Amino acid sequence: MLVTENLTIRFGGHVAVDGVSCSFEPGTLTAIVGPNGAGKTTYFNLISGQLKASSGRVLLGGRELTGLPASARTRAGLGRAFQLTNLFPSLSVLENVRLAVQATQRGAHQRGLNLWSVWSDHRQLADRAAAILESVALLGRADSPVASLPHGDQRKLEVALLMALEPQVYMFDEPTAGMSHDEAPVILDLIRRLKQDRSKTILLVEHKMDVVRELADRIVVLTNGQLVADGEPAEVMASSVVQEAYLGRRAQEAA
Ligand SMILES: Nc1ncnc2c1ncn2[C@@H]1O[C@H](COP(=O)(O)OP(=O)(O)OP(=O)(O)O)[C@@H](O)[C@H]1O
Repeated sequence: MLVTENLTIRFGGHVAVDGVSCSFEPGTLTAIVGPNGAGKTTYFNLISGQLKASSGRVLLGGRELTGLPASARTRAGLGRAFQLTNLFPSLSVLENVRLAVQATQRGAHQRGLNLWSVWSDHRQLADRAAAILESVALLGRADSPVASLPHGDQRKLEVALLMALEPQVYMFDEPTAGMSHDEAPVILDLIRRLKQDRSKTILLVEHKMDVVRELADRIVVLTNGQLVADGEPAEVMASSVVQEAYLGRRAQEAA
């Protein structure tokens, strides 16, 4: 279980995330929605450790993560899509995913320099990386340098790297932003499949209400940094606070 307790951050006088207490359970995809500037991405940054909270706590499986840097939170099981700046741009797509798979394997180096085990480890890692690339429809780009990928393929690669780390919690921030109509379904299908693994916790910041309606088991609404609604999608979408704060405007856009 991922828990935030009274999570708060101030930028000068502005409280961007204001005392948000929320629990996220395995087997549930929670969509975090709200108007522009509501604090959704900042809330994500506080959970994943990209920003340091002014006050409040973040816990995963009872373990306090609040003071830890982002890298330690990743090791603890929090998976957030990589920024492509974290990659090796001149290495191929396959090599980048292979390195991410390798990062999750422990102890291989302790088995000593046995050429057979080095070769077979390398082979297994490459096979696993190729399987992940296939699931995000990127296998055809396996040998391309990352720097040469078009935007949609970069987004798919971000998801592939996330999957390679096999996190406990998947955090997606507008995963299909900037993707074409042809590309977005690949990512949405992948999230749908991740959902079938009931041991995983999935958080999704998403503006597209059709995507939210289809994928979310639960919706949390932020407005002005505060949690203003939380519950089952039908119930939350029907609530007056959401209609006024958010959906009124968006419903017209979606119509
Ligand atoms: N590093 C920062 N310094 C100062 N203000 C910030 C910083 N990061 C975010 N903010 C402010 O915090 C508020 C919340 O921003 P945030 O990006 O989290 O909103 P959001 O809900 O993700 O918006 P959007 O849907 O447009 O992405 C905004 O008013 C933003 O200007």
